[in-house]
Amino acid sequence: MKTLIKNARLYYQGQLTPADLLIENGRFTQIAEEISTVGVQVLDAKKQLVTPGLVDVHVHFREPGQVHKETIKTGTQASAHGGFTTVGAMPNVTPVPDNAEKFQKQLNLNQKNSLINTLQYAPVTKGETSDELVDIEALFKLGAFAFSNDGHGIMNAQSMFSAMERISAINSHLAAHVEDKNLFNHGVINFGSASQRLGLPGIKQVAETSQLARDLVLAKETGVHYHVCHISTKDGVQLVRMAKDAGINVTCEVTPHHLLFNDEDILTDDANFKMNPPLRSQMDQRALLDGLADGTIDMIATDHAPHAQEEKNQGFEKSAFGITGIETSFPLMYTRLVKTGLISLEKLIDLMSTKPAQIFGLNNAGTITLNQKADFTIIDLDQDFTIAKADFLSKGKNSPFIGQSVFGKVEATYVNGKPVYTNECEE
Ligand SMILES: NC(=O)N[C@@H](CC(=O)O)C(=O)O
Ligand SMILES: [Zn+2]
Ligand SMILES: [Zn+2]
Repeated sequence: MKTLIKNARLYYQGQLTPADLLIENGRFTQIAEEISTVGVQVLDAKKQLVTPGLVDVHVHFREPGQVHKETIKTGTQASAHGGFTTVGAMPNVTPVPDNAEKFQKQLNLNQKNSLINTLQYAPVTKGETSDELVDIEALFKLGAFAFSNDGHGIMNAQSMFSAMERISAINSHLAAHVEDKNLFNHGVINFGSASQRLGLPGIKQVAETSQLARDLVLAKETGVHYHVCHISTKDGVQLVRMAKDAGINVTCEVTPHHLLFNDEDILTDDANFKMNPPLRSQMDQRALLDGLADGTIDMIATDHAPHAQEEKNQGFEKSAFGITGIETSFPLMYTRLVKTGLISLEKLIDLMSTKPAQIFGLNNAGTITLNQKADFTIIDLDQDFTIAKADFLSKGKNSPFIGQSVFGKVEATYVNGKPVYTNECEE
């Protein structure tokens, strides 16, 4: 089957350029300013943006174990709706896929139920909470995309050090949730004026930065590719900047919510603003934006963390940590960062597709390339809309962005040359 995409505003080789694209058997077989062929299905892109499918290296689907929050099916439908064609799924599901048998089962589940490319993280330690390492080499051989104890982290320095040595030896990646449980203090919100104002227990910044400092030293020693999940503090960004300058193999991601909110935006006891790490101060938010602009921060990742309504409507002290994000990330980033002139559209696509693919070694993602898999997204940048619960395909409706007006509507998402989302049936 052949599909011809006419009149694209294509992101190609780092630039935006008018182009037509021919797709045959799921791959791009021709990319040129003008292609005319007969007997093909034609799709008019109407000069809208055609970008390599977006890549999010940090999502939580809840299957198996907590399918009332999200399933692989609803999670990947939501991803396609958000313009994503490749995601990295964290292993904090139940059971944690921490041995070969469970990991293989998880891969089979993903394979069976995913609408898009779901890559699977393996945990670093058994159950994600123990100090005992998983069989890193075996899980890597089965197809682990990278290793992470996200949701918990790794408190024991010896476990972290050994994990880094072994992950480095197989040239894989370690993505770290950095939050020292011993400094966490039962906090539910950033420690500072907002925690005082709302009378809530605060999470100090040193919970993140002290563990990050430890890890950077260990990463230097082992040479591992060490990736920082959802960085949230000014000092954290500065530590990563210094580590990069020192030649340490470190990368990091930031979430849309940490870029767009700070703890002064939390006006009431609304747990749709509750997540790990917490929204920090205005000073931290500014440092994250600076880090994004100067390249210290390598990519945007959503940390899509769906929860059921009743798990999020209990106020800060009792509700679960985490918010959804996969369906709102591109429009929010486009509206608040590109339309305001903070970064270019090219840079945004780089941060949301090319860089994450490159850094995690995904050869089939992140660019539109001749003879490569046709994973791409068509986005109407001029179309504005209001973020609404009813439009989410995710089971999770726990977003602090509901009601915000944004530009950049995903028109269609394609994987292997086939549509996995189109907005045709909407409205
Ligand atoms: N971010 C969160 O607040 N929650 C995540 C776990 C995590 O990313 O640490 C979740 O799984 O719900
Ligand atoms: Zn985390
Ligand atoms: Zn997470």
